[in-house]
Amino acid sequence: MSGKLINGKEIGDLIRQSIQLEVNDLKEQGITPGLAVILVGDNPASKTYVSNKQKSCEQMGIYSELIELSEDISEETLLSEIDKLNADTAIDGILVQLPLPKHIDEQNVIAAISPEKDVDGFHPESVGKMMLGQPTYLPCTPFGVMKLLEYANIDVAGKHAVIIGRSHIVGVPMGQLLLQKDATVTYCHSKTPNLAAMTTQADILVVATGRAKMIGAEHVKEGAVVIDVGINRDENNKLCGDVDLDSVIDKVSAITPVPKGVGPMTITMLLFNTLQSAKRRFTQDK
Ligand SMILES: Nc1nc2c(c(=O)[nH]1)N[C@@H](CN(C=O)c1ccc(C(=O)N[C@@H](CCC(=O)O)C(=O)O)cc1)CN2
Repeated sequence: MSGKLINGKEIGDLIRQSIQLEVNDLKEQGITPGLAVILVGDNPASKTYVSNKQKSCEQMGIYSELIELSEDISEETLLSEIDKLNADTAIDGILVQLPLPKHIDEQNVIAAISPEKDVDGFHPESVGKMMLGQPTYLPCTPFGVMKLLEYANIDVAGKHAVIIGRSHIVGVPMGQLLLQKDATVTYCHSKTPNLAAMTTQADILVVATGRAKMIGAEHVKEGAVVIDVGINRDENNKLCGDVDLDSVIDKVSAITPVPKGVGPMTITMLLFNTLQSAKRRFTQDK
């Protein structure tokens, strides 16, 4: 039997409808949420993601500002742009599109964003709070995956979740969020020997390797839920994930496709975080 496809586009649209209602409410009270996106250089994929973020803001009536900087900009100039946005009262959320050119220290840049406007959830203060289970902005992709699981009625408590990948923006926080929902979590990565021996134990397998179609039927347990975070191009330049969907579809109980799986949720949760930040204006004004 074929596994169910978890449609991130549909689930994202549902969540966006409730965000829209809250944005409308805020606007009636004189507050327009604002997001600033900084794009350094001209990486084509980054340009597409940034343009999609802007379009999504526009559709919702969220104010958005794009700061485009050249590839050879100094770290100092980038930091001063962030300072300006930190002080700008029309801006609730600041996001620096990653990856950054190699001569810029990503961690310095992220740390310069005011934690109150860190709608990407990458600032050390946000990460620390997430680890402690305290309220904070959650990183959009793992947050989106948790929402997908919730909307698809997949209970993670007591399940064995195996995560392939240990990036700060996906793998590591993903494990933490699953742990907080009582999953038993195992991390795998490029140095894990005998990957299939680990992944075939997974009730929930989250794949974030950045390698096209790396995971096949031999890596998954019968009836597993597979979450594919990868976005790659195959030999025909078609979008594909880190999982070979055709190879695993008859073995899994549910899987996120690429496109229209995890990807659309990343921007949905960014809108959600920006809305949460805009709501702070009430408490600040009092
Ligand atoms: N500052 C950040 N940089 C990056 C993040 C991030 O969360 N914050 N994540 C990724 C890229 N990303 C958002 O920035 C992102 C990736 C993919 C999608 C998406 O909707 N994908 C679609 C396919 C889109 C396509 O045609 O290429 C899908 O999967 O259906 C949205 C956002 C790295 N950088």
